[in-house]
Amino acid sequence: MSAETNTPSYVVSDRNLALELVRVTEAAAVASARWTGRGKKNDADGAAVEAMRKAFDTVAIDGTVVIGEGEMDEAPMLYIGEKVGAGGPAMDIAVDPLEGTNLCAKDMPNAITVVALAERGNFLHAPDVYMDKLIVGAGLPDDVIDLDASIGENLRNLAKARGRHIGDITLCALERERHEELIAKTREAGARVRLISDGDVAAGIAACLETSSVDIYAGSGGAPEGVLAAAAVRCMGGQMQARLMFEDDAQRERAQKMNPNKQPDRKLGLHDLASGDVLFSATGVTTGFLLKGVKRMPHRSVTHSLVMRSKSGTLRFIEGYHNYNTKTWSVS
Ligand SMILES: O=P(O)(O)OC[C@H]1O[C@](O)(COP(=O)(O)O)[C@@H](O)[C@@H]1O
Repeated sequence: MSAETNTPSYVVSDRNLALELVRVTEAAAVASARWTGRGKKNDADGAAVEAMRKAFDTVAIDGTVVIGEGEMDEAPMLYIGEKVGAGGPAMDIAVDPLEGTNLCAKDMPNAITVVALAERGNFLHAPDVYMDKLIVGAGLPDDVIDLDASIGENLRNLAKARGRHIGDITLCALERERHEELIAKTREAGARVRLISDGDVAAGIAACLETSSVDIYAGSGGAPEGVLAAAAVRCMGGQMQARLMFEDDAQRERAQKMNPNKQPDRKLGLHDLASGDVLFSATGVTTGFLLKGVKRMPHRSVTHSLVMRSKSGTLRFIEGYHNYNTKTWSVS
C-alpha cells in the first residue's frame, strides 16, 4: 500500500502489469501453436505450460498460482501453490495455459491461452470438479439471471430486458449428453442454441461481448475455467452465477478445505468467484469467437490478444509481431 494515497502498490504500475501479462499469454500461444492440428493435445498443453511458466519469470509480481495445472504432485509447473514472478506486489494468479487442448490438437476454433491476476485472496480456489454456470453481458438489471430459475424463465427475462424477441436470443452451451435437457428447454422456449465442443471460457466471454452473436452462456464445465471466465466477466461488466457440482463428500470436503470461509454448496455470485481489481489476458491459439489464432510465418509469429482490467473496464485487443531471432522466450 502507498501510505499517502491508500492505493495498493500494484495499482501504480498496473498499466505496465497489464502489458507484462499479455506477454505471458502470447508466449504460451506461440508455443502451443507449433502443435495446432497435429492431434497431440498433451504436447500442445505441455508447450504452453512451459512457455507460460518461463514468461512469468519476468513479471514484476510475487505471484502464487491458485488456479493452475493441478496439485504439486500432479503437475511439474504452474501447480496450485507454486510461486511465480520476479518479485513485487503479492498477487494470486489463475491460469489456463491452453484452454481447449482438443481444439488446438484438431485445429478447431476457440483454443486460447488465459491468465488472470488479482490481489491475494480474491479468487475462489476451485477444485477440479464441474461448475454450473450462467453468464450474460453488461447493461442489464441486477436480477436478470438466476441459476435457481428455469432456463425458460432466464431466457424470457433476458429477452425482455434486452427489448428483443426471444427468437433472437442465442444461448451457447457445450455439446454434452448432460446438457440435453438444457438444450431442449432452450429450444422449447423459442431461443436458439449455439453448441461448442470445448472452450467455455471463450464462450463465457462471448456472452459479454456486444459484437458477438452469443447472448447467454449456460451449462456445466470445469470449475477452474469458471473462475477464469468470472475474471473476464468482471472486467466486462457482465453478470455470472455459478455452483460447484460435487460427485461425493470427498469433493465437497476438499472444496471446503480450499475455501475455509465459504460454503461450497451455495449459489455463487460473480464476486464470490473473482473480486477486487482483476487483470485478465487471453491470446488466441486458433481463430474463434473472440480472437484470431497465431499466424506462423518463416521468421515471426503474429498473435492476437484481449487484455482487460475490472477497475477501468477497458478492453484492449493487441496484435503482437514476434521475431524468432530476438525473443528471449523460445518460439521456434
Ligand atoms: O469435457 P468436459 O468434461 O465436459 O469439461 C468441460 C471443460 O473442458 C473444456 O472444454 C476444455 O478443457 P481442456 O482445455 O482442459 O481440454 C473446458 O473449456 C470446459 O470447461
